[in-house]
Amino acid sequence: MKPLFQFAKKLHHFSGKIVYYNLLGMVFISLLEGIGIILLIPMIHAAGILQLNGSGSFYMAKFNELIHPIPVQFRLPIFLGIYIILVFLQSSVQRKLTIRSVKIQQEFSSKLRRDLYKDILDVNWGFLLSKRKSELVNSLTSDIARVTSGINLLLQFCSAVIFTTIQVGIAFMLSAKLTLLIVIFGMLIVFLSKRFLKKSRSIGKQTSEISLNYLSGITDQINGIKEIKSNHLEKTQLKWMKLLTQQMMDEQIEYITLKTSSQSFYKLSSAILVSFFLLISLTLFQSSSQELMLILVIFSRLWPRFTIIQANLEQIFTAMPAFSTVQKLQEDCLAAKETIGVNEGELKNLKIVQGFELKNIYFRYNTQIPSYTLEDITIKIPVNTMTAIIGHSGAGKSTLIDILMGLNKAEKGEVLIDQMPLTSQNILSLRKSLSYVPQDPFLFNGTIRENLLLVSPSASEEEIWQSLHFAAADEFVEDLPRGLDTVIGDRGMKLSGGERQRIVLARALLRKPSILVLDEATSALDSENESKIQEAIDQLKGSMTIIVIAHRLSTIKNADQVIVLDHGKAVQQEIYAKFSTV
Ligand SMILES: Nc1ncnc2c1ncn2[C@@H]1O[C@H](COP(=O)(O)OP(=O)(O)OP(=O)(O)O)[C@@H](O)[C@H]1O
Repeated sequence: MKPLFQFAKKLHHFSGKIVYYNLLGMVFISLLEGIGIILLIPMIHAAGILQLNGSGSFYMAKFNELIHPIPVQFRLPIFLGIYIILVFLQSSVQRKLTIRSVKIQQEFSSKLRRDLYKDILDVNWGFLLSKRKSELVNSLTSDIARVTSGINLLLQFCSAVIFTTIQVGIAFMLSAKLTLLIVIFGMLIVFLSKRFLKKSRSIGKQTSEISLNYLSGITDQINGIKEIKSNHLEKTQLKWMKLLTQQMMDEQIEYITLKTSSQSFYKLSSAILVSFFLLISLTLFQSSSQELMLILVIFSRLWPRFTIIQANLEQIFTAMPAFSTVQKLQEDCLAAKETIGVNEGELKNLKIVQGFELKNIYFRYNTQIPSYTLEDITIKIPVNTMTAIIGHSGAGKSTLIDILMGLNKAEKGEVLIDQMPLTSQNILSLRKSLSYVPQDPFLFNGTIRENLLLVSPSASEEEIWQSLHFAAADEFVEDLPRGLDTVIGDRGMKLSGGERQRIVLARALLRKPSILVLDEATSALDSENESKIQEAIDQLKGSMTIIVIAHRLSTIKNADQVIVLDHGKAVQQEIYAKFSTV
């Protein structure tokens, strides 16, 4: 229950008084409905169906006294008129409340999504490496949707409880004995239905697990669909899908079985309750017919609310694991926050005068394993020079770059920029001045222009073409039928590997960085385009600090220094002049 209360608290902070105004509105509607029900008796009396004799409770007697002066022939039209006004008032207030409540829910759910996404964006890289991507996607999609619907259910639950309490109050004024009897029955039913709530929660847990497995599995499969098709693995993959869909089906059936069982339980218990109630009130309490009728009317309207309350509770319990997951993720994200107290608005680009220095760096991904991925690395990268990092696959090149960018945190040793340590205070300024092109660059399903403007939204048309030219991408973009406005598909699938690399390079340059980091950014290029990019990089030399992970000799030969990594150790660091044998 704790995560649910935490979110209710958040709702309270976010919406403030409006939620309470809405609940007050519910009280008002319930009162109007109560008055409408009380009016039923004189209406029935005025229609000649029932005789009012003043017996029953004190309130019934008072009411009879009140309507006595009204001439009999006017009573029915007056009561019908009041009834219509009440219904009109009630429905118009209800309409307003519903709209307002949807607004609160929508705003709150948008805020929850934004907050969770921001929390995830703000965490350190180590935390992100330790999480499955599908776990985060699942929390941002399925779990957060369940939390939002849980909050809606909670509000509905509160409304139903208020409505029910007021109606029970009115019934109590009309007949304390009969109402008490019904409330005792009601409480008994709630107590007996506890097991349904417990089961709902365990089904909710299953839902979370299945949805996570489905999402992670299907993401992997769709990403690897080319391999699946070309290696004819469809059968094996379908087997996986069959197994999972079977689990989904079983879980849904289990949920519906539970829901229908609790509904049947309710129907049966309400039938028993009404029968007992009639029997006891007629034989034991000798209630008046009008009193009995009023109470029956109230409870026949109330009973569906009881069912709503029970169904709401079951659904809230089903959503509870999602509340716990999101709450836990938010707490973990906060604990793993990368920078604390940095004001985004005050962030300035980092002006590097001397350069980077890595001093006795030790790093490993898993501290349980004795060997280090990077061991005792000490290197210098002077400002506005070009450094090439080479080494066999798995030597630790990308890891080293991640340390430089402050993504990976060294276990021992330090990263210095102009002799100052890289801390959580200057890390964002560094990244603001840096353009990084990874091995597997990020392109989204939009136009080339949109993908370029992602890093520099205010770039002019001229700047865009300039950076495309630098990245040797201008010619192929010009040749596309829709030019810059060509949609490139998921992850740029409609472009060739080399075209994708050139677009991403153009994007990196559009940002006008003072540090350019290229992680095998030209590996997919043919020699013609590669040499064009080399020329461009040569032109950039001296105006920015360039760090490249390279395999090709052509890249290395233009570097001012080369760092050779071997099994996590920097075995060589030489200025190219001395490095002529590579
Ligand atoms: N997230 C991770 N968790 C655990 N180990 C990792 C992780 N990322 C990399 N490694 C391991 O660290 C070592 C260095 O990896 P890294 O990616 O830095 O190598 P690399 O030199 O860039 O290789 P490549 O040229 O193949 O890209 C490898 O043994 C790799 O298996």
